[in-house]
Amino acid sequence: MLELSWPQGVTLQVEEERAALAHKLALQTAEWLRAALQEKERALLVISGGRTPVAFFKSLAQQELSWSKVDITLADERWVDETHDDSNAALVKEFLIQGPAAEANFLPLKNSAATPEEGCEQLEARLAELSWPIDVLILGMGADGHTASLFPGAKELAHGLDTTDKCAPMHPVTALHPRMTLSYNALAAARHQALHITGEDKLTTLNKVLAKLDAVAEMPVRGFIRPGLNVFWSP
Ligand SMILES: O=C(O)[C@H](O)[C@@H](O)[C@H](O)[C@H](O)COP(=O)(O)O
Repeated sequence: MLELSWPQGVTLQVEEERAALAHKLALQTAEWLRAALQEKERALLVISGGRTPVAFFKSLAQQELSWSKVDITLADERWVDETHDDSNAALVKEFLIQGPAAEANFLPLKNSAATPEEGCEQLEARLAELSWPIDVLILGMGADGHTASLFPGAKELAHGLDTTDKCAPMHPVTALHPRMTLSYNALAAARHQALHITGEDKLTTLNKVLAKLDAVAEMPVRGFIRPGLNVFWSP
């Protein structure tokens, strides 16, 4: 049941079926990208990894738009090779950079450096070539209130929330693998922002998030619960 105390200016879209929700989010994302391309030569789409977005990626890949003018990157990445099952880049290539969307330019966050700390400078230079601010940002959320790889309890969280750099290394204590995340400031400046979540457990998390919106370091997703956010949820 939806029993949320809903902040003003945050919209909630609910679908009974996860596939229908993913499709709705894909249609909305395509519309936002088309609108961005009316104003800019290139549009910037930032997506999340994890398990939730697969159906969304499949549906978005089929949308007709000028994909050759779209740059895509990730909100965060696990610092593993693309051959690893946990690689978000591999997931994006398998499910999103397909069909019409194969024309898009995808910039992975992971590079050949051994650690995210060592890879940061090179990545920052690659990211600087993109057309900021982000036009469309699709976030996920974990049970601990992390979003992107802004993890509660990570020693680098304060830096990730504060830096004006585009990327930040992160060593979560509650999840596997060192990570690279886009910084809060880079993400939060996105023109259109959506939070894509499914399942009753994530609704329970969202209730905790909404109950104490000022405690961002405890649950970093709180930093995104602001007017203009579009929450997409299905059971
Ligand atoms: O790489 C990642 O882990 C993410 O981008 C992360 O922020 C994700 O969105 C949440 O952890 C939800 O993950 P699920 O969709 O797997 O629940």
